[in-house]
Amino acid sequence: RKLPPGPVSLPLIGNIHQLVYHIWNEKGVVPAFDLFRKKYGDVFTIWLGPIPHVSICNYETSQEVFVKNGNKYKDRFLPPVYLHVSNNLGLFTANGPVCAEMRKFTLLAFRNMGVGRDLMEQRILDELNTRCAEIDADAVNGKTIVHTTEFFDLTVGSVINSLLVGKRFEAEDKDDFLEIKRLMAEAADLFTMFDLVVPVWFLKSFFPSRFERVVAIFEKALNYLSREALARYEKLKTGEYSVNAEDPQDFVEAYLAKMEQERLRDSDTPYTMECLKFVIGDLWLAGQDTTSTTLVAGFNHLVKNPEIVRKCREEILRITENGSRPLQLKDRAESHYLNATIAEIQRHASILNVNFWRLVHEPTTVQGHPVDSGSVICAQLGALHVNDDLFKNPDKFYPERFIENEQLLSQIIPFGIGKRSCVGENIAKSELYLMIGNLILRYDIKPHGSEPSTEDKLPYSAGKTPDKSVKLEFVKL
Ligand code: HEM
Repeated sequence: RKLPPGPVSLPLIGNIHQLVYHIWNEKGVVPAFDLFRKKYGDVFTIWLGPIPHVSICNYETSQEVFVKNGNKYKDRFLPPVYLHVSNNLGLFTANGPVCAEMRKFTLLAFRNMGVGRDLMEQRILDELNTRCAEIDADAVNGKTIVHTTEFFDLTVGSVINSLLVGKRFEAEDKDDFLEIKRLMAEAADLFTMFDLVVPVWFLKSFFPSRFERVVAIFEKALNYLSREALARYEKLKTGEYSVNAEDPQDFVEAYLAKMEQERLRDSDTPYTMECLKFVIGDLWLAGQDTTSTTLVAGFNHLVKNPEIVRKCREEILRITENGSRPLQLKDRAESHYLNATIAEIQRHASILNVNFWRLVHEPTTVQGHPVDSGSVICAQLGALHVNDDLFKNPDKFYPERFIENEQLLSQIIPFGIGKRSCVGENIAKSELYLMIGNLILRYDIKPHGSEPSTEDKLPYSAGKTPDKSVKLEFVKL
């Protein structure tokens, strides 16, 4: 078949043997993809067994394929067992018209709830203020030792929970939060590459107890995450609770209001409680760990680069009139150095070593190369963010690259690109900006003990993991 270039493949196994060898030899998935890119160009093909997998490692081609021709690539390759559990409902783990409707609704509901504007800003700042008050209360001789992963996990978890179900995690709710994290970790641990591709009938026939465990843990996590919404729905039915369609206070209220409207209009509505359960699950799972991991990775870099922090603080102090007010989203237009620093954090943190594949349903052309239906394709975000044609000396943490060439800011795509890009992009960007900027403004932050590592702790896996064991010393300025 004519496809973008790539290593010569063998029958049945394709390029799996070369892929495994290069991942081992280069010490990670991203360096292996980067090696293929250097050898075959920004668009290359790897055969994973009988399925050709096209990786795109530059921004221009990703834009051409996933934005200009985006309608052709809107279906995500979904592990069969995911589809079995989700029944094609929800946002992340679904394809087709119901998923498209949920995506449209979610983006609109977020916009109506002030995402990217002052309302969302206030939710984030309120949460940050509460957490900072805890840090200050724990200070001994002006210094508090903070376990960054625990701090950001809970802060980000609280923001997302309050947006979804109107409830932040108070100190007494920590167990509740930890239970959610535990269920998520249990599901992730149990789920392997094997479950990613194996058909459901095969799992059921040959590994029935494993299959039941995978399904049970997903269902348990979803039921736990959506219990608040289900309880509210029961109260809605008995009249104990009513929704305000004009000014919903959280996502569940917006959804229940839409559900009521739709039910009067259309008996075959996609707005059901079953679907809500998956939408909430997807928003929580896709939104909490990603943002928290980016913040942890970011502070691991920042504490190793005090000069960069000094420059950020100088800029923030100037913008906020010597810290007389918190840094706000409206300041983004002026905070060029902080923006560049956050872009560099996201380029390094680039949370996916292997991006989610999209299905190619009809024959198409990518950079002049024909690609047949039946292939899978993606913007390979990890490799794209270390492409040294664009990002010179890519291993270096160097925010100045985005000041020297402002166009680079639009060439990093940590939230993906096109019809299935991240729906939480604006929320995450607001959280990163407000949390990083205001923490730098309020505290002098140093490593507690040795400096953190900025290496990927799991370079052989699909997701990037920063050093999550780090403790930092926060000294109030
Ligand atoms: C720094 C934080 C975040 C990063 C780096 C990130 C990154 C991503 C990426 C790379 C994708 C896949 C895009 C693709 O397949 O092309 C994605 C999808 C998604 N993200 Fe995020 N995300 C972040 C935060 C969030 C937040 C805060 C939420 C929710 C509140 C969220 C919800 C989702 C959902 C629901 C999808 C699936 C969209 C769809 O399939 O249509 N993400 N995200």
